[in-house]
Amino acid sequence: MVVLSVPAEVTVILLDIEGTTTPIAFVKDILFPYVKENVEEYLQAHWEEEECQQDVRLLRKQAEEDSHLDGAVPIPAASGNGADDPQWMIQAVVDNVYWQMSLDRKTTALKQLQGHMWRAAFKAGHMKAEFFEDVVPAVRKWREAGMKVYVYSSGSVEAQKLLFGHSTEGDILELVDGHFDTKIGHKVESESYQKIASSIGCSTNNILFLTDVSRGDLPNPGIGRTSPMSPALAEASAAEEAGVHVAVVVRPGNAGLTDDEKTHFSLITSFSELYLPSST
Ligand SMILES: CSCCC(=O)C(=O)COP(=O)(O)O
Ligand SMILES: [Mg+2]
Repeated sequence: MVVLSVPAEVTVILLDIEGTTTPIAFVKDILFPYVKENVEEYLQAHWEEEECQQDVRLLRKQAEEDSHLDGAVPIPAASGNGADDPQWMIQAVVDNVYWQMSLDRKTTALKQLQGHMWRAAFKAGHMKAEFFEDVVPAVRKWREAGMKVYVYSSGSVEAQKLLFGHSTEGDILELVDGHFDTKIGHKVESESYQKIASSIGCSTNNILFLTDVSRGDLPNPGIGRTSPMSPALAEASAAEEAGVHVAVVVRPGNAGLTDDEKTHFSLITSFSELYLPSST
């Protein structure tokens, strides 16, 4: 078995979700289709609720920021006098959500709405989040060895908690010391990792970030800056730029790596391949 020695200065393990703790297939074949299939019905049912209106306001703000992008789908401004036709507005939001999802955008606005939609499905027991089998035993071991374990995903903190709280392994939320999402900054921006370190109260070099690299993804993640790299590779590089240690997790279903990527990044195929000097 390959073993990757964790540097002695590391006290925090920061986990990506999709492609790292959880199969990409679960996200792409279960979570995302649920949103596409139910978004219109969800908006119809919850339109008058404050939470839903907040989601729509955030999506509209994002749509304004996106107006310069090719094929962007606008959400008309609300008149504020209650005279807007809700059906027309709902259709615009549905079209915008479909457009964003077709590009696998990681905007805070889209992720917030998705999280709210998944809540009902998880709480009703209609969905359970899949985790790779090595994840839970390894995280338990790391915590026993004194490591702190945090999650940093583009999925909203609420969605992250739903996944960890309703998993095929049971409720494993207690295994996580804290959660970060794009509200702290996007995953392709190195400042996000500095902010995470400050928020945890450690230095960036005390953190080991485990993430996937999925090259089949879009050339433009649509999240703040255009990157010629895949979104996840940009994540790994942004973390490195901030002084964070990075290991790329190679999982079934993840896209392949180039030779350059294989050479540049430390690779693991299972969390059990991480060797903690302190846990001997
Ligand atoms: C945690 S919610 C479901 C996954 C999701 O929406 C997503 O965008 C995952 O991105 P990640 O940063 O975990 O690769
Ligand atoms: Mg990922």
